Amino acid sequence: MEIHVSKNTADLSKDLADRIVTLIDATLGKQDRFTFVLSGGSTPKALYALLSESPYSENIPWEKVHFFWGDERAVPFEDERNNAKMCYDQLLNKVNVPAENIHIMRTDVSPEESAAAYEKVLKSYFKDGESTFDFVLLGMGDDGHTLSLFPGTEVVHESEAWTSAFFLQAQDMYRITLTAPVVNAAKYVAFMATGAGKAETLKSVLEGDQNLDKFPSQIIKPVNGELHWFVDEAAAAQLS
Ligand SMILES: O=C(O)[C@H](O)[C@@H](O)[C@H](O)[C@H](O)COP(=O)(O)O
Repeated sequence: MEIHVSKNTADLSKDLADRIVTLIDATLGKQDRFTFVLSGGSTPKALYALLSESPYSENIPWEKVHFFWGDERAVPFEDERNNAKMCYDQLLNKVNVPAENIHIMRTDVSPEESAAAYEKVLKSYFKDGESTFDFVLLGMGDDGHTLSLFPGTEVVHESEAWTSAFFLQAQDMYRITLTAPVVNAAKYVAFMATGAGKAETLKSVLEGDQNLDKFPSQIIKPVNGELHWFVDEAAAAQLS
């Protein structure tokens, strides 16, 4: 595992954007597509905005990049809380990604149907025995959740299914999420965490004892892939 500390969100986003371009280049030297899992939440907005602008927008062969989501809030696409909408607003509407490369978690069908349909999409995508995604971007909540793997929820321990849908009482909302096994099969996983509000949790997640029910982010450990944490100085303040 590698921890990259930047001064602030802007520097962190630039560092990560540079690494993403390098990773896309290197990967496309060996294969003809790059699979990229987007994260919701507010932290990645600056990164997405950057990727949508010059020079990044010109240095990425968008027609070869295939987008997926780590999790979704089961609200209509038009709702400001919808993770897919945020990613379209910040990035996907601004670059030339073919529509067929973009795989949202649907919210116009029941959450269970959506999760089942997404698992089918993934299984047909990765049917040739490739590992799963080339790049997975993740966020971490102040409470230690990642994806929609929230503290104390059963889905944290899912070991078979690639996707899951469940009602999240605390937010009075259904969630659709990738599970830990599919993310842990990825080649490169990058967490982004910024701000003083995450410092204590980050210390527990990275340096504390394992407690998956309290800190679900700890379950993310790629089996053969790389794990990177991109954090700002405020979030890293309590790390030893
Ligand atoms: O739908 C979601 O809520 C996200 O995908 C979630 O897992 C997010 O990454 C964290 O909550 C961090 O969110 P912030 O970046 O807003 O702190």
